[in-house]
Amino acid sequence: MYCRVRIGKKGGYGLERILEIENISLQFGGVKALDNVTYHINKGEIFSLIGPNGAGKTSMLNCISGLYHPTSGSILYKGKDITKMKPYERTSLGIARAFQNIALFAHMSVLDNLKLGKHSLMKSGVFSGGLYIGKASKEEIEHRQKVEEVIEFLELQDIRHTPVGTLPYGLQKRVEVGRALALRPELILLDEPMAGMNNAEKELMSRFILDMHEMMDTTVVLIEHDLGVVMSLSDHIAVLDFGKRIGFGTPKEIQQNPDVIKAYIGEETVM
Ligand SMILES: Nc1ncnc2c1ncn2[C@@H]1O[C@H](COP(=O)(O)OP(=O)(O)OP(=O)(O)O)[C@@H](O)[C@H]1O
Repeated sequence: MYCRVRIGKKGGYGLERILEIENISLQFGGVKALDNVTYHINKGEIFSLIGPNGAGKTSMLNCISGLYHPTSGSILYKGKDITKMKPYERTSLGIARAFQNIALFAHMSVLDNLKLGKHSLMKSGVFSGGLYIGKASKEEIEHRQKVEEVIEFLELQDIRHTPVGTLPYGLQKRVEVGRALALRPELILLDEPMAGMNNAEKELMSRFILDMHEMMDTTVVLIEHDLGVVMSLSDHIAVLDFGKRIGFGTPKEIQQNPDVIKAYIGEETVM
């Protein structure tokens, strides 16, 4: 089974904050999807967002990636206020996201899907990008290199030319994670990357998550319903319930938190 390893981590691990969520609220008509939520994520850690269905987890990820703008509160990324930034601006700062509902082009190959992920980030603009000249060409070559590294890292070599839509669901999820990872983000947001997977597939994805964090130094934010996976992978966890933060701490602290235990009573789950 997967387990936490900390071999070769640089000194100072966990001291620097990469993301600060300050009093975030998000309202949809009468629904408070997020209600004054505050927590922070340290650079280099695996951080999980958990909570019952409808608790506000995906809404929170949408606020971090810029798809939603919070009604109030602020989000700081490496000390910079990104609350009002557009999604592509956040991507260019080093934040990438893999979606819960796979956001790939089904008829295109694994390779082409991974290559496309970068286009939101190309610094050189549409025209030079289209002509493949100068800076665009250099960026294209560099990104191709990163795509190849991701194909090797996520063990996608055998299916690189396969249309994504013909792949089993577990592999499609892996390609979706790869699309985000090919951007070489400092902060990767993974929305239920193991949903619908069997135990063997979950174990493999857990290893990839540990490796992307250990080998690529990526800070990982994970939404996951399997609490066994969450407890074994995470450095810190924030727990949401009805949009409110009801817990924030280490896996051990979360397991002992009476509010968290109460929120999960009635769910078929053992913490
Ligand atoms: N675009 C939207 N418009 C209206 N209501 C929304 C929207 N997005 C989310 N909500 C509402 O906000 C609340 C939180 O939803 P959210 O999807 O963030 O929860 P979640 O914790 O990710 O749930 P799940 O585990 O089921 O994916 C829910 O009541 C949901 O119906």
